[in-house]
Amino acid sequence: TTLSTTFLGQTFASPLFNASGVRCFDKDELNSLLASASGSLVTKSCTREARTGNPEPRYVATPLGSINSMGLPNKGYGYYLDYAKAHDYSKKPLFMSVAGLSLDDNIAMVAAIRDAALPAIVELNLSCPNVPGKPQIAYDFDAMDRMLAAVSAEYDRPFGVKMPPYFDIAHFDLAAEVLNRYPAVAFITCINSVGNALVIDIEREEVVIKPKDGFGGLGGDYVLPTALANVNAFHRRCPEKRVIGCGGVRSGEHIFMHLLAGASLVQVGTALQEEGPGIFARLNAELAAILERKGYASIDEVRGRLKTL
Ligand SMILES: O=C(O)c1[nH]c(=O)[nH]c(=O)c1I
Repeated sequence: TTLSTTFLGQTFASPLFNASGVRCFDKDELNSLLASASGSLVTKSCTREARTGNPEPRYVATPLGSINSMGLPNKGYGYYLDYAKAHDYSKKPLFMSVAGLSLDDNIAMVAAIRDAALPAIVELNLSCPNVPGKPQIAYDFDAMDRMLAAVSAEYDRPFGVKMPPYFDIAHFDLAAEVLNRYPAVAFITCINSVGNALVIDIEREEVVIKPKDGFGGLGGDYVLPTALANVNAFHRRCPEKRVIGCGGVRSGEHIFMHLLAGASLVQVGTALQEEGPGIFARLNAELAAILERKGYASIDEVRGRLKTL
């Protein structure tokens, strides 16, 4: 059996890589992902200028996952573009996550990435839930439409979008209708954290993160079924596009679920944060064992095979 697959014309030895934001803030973290058994790596969502982000504590792990309100801390897009320029693409593909604070910022950043003419793949983050005062774009369908019209006009290459979870069939329909207007949107990464959850410590009778009165994005076991639903909803509605699964992955079985639901590649967030880059060797082995046991020769054969009753 093989874990290798091709995606946007590039070869991935494994379908697994980090979720943007997790262990990808600077070149040391990115190089530890490069040295891992991941099939790829994605940079921390970047803005035009560097940001320190929200006050700490801003990430906390819980028995069932994690809560975060990082506030988009990053080195600024120039730093990640320099990393992308220096990257050896024969080792593994690289994604750049872009999360401008305005449409103009996204245009400026993707223009610079375009001009660098690199094999790097852009993942446009439409779903950051933690910048105070900035409602996330993907919950405003008109704003998302305007953003995609502007970015696809400027960035003359295939790119992807990082989407938040939706919870209503009508919203799956509306979001897919917008995305399907843009053939340049070649992939959809589902899901970002489940926004604005609240974790409470009863001993202290307190919230656990400082920003936003303790409200933050949820990851981990809590979100797996919602992630699978979003992967499958967009897989069904956007047959011309690929889907990258993200959310709740901690084992080979979870990856297999995402593949059945329609994912082409699979990102790991909370579990990577907690276990470290060594997780990719474990997950590759667990996934390969499942494929062997079930008689699949490649992960491509699994994609979208989920049966309904
Ligand atoms: O708070 C963050 O930095 C953050 N946190 C998330 O959970 N998702 C995001 O897209 C972002 I940009």
